[in-house]
Amino acid sequence: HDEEFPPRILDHVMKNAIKGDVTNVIDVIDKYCWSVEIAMNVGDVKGAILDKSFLEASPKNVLEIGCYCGYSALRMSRLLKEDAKIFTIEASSQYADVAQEIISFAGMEKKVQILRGLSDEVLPTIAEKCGVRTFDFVFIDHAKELYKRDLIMLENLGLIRQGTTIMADNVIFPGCPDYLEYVRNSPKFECTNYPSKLEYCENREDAMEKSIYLP
Ligand SMILES: O=C(NCCO)c1cc(-c2ccc(F)cc2)cc(O)c1O
Ligand SMILES: [Mg+2]
Repeated sequence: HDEEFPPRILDHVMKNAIKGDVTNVIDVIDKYCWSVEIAMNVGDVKGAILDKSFLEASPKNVLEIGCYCGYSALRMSRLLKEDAKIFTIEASSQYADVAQEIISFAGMEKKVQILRGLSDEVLPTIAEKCGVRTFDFVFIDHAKELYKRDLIMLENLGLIRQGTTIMADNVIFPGCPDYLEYVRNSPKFECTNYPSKLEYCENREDAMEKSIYLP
């Protein structure tokens, strides 16, 4: 991926979006990615699917694995209820730096906390560090080969509870076949697939997978 995208999108947002207006920041990012250069944000089309599941869950404690430039954290933050919070794990310090700037520019720094590090290093201590027992909503959008490992980790650490909603991006492209096989064959998850398109593309298939945890 183009390592120079994050600083360019940050610069574009600072120059073209309205400070403190989270909806405008989201729109400015989407317009840039449709017109100037594609980036690996969940995007507006799959973002609307995320929004709908997020509102249905109406979560208090939200976990995101894979923050990138903060786009999906912003989408969820604008739908958060009073005293709800988003914790988002990001392994790349370059991405985390840009995400922090964009989230702060949008005025959401109190609702979104970026946890820097590898997911398997952050997850074991996240409950005590963040004062959370279990998460009500989880959005998985990081390295596709780590989705299954990290879901199993969430289960083993008791970080998800009866009814937790887990949304996974890119289950078609780039794809996470072992994750899909795991959740769809497990009696502990009720799965729903949402066919869509790869972000900012009209002719490449992708999908989101919703899995409700029912241990
Ligand atoms: O790697 C991804 N995320 C983790 C790092 O932030 C990612 C990649 C792609 C993608 C890949 C290759 C291509 F050709 C087009 C898109 C898309 C996504 O939605 C993603 O989340
Ligand atoms: Mg993605």
